[in-house]
Amino acid sequence: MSIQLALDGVTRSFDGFKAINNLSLTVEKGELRAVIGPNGAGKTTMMDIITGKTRPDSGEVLWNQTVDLTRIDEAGSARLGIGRKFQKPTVFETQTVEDNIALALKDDRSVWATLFHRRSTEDTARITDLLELVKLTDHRTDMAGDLSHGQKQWLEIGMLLAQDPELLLVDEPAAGMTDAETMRTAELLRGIAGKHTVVVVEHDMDFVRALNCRVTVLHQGHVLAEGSLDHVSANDEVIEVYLGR
Ligand SMILES: Nc1ncnc2c1ncn2[C@@H]1O[C@H](COP(=O)(O)OP(=O)(O)OP(=O)(O)O)[C@@H](O)[C@H]1O
Repeated sequence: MSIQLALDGVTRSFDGFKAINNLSLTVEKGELRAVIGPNGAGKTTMMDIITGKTRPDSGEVLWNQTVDLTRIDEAGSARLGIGRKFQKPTVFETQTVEDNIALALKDDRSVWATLFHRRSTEDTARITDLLELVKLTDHRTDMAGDLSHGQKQWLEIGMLLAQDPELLLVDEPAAGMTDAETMRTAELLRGIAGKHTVVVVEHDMDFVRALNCRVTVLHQGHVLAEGSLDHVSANDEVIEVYLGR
C-alpha cells in the first residue's frame, strides 16, 4: 500500500489559539478512515487544510508523496482528485436523481447531453453503476427534492463519485439520518473504499463501529489516539476527553 496523504507537523492558529497543533497523520491509498473527537478538536480545520481552504502556519501536507497541498487552493485540490462532502446535502432539487448524477459526470459533454436529452450509452452505464453504488437505483427518475434527507446525502456522494475522486472527505454524513440510513451509509462508504480513499469525520459511534476501520481521535488539534475503535475506546485519555465513562 502507498501513502495517499501525509500531514507532518501541521499547525494553524486563529487569534493565537492553535486549532491544529503539530498534527501528523498518514492515510493509505484506498483506506477508509474515521476521524472522531470532541467539538473544537480541529476536525473541520484539518479538512479545510487538506482541501486548500485554509493554509497552515507551518508543517507539510503531502499528496501522493509528491505534491505539497499547502500551496494549492480548493479548485486545485479538486483537480488533483480530492472531493469533499459537506454536512448539508446540496443537490439540484428540481432535477431527477439520474440527471443530478449526469450533470456531475467528469465528462463536460454530459451537461449538454443532459440538457438536450442525448446521453451516450457510456454515460448511461456509468449512471446506472453509480446509482447502484449509492443505493438509489429504485429512485432513478424521482425528483431529487422528493428524496429523504439520507437519500439526498447518498445522491451527493454519488455526484462526487461521478467526478472519480482519489480521495473523498466526508463530514458527518450520519447527522440527521435514521438508524437504518446510518447503517446503509456505513455500508456504502465501505463499498467505495479501496477504489477511493475515504476519510469520514463523525460523532455517531454506532456509525463509526459499522465502518469497521482505523480510527483517529483528534483532541486540541493533534492525534490523541489511533487504531481500531476497540483500541482507541480503551484509551483512558480518549474516555476522559471524548467518550465519557
Ligand atoms: N476561521 C476561524 N476563525 C477563528 N477560529 C476558528 C476558525 N475556524 C476554526 N476555529 C476554531 O478552531 C477550533 C477548531 O475548530 P474545528 O471546527 O476545526 O473543530 P471540529 O473538531 O470540527 O469541531 P466540531 O465537532 O464542533 O465540528 C475551534 O475552537 C474553532 O472555534
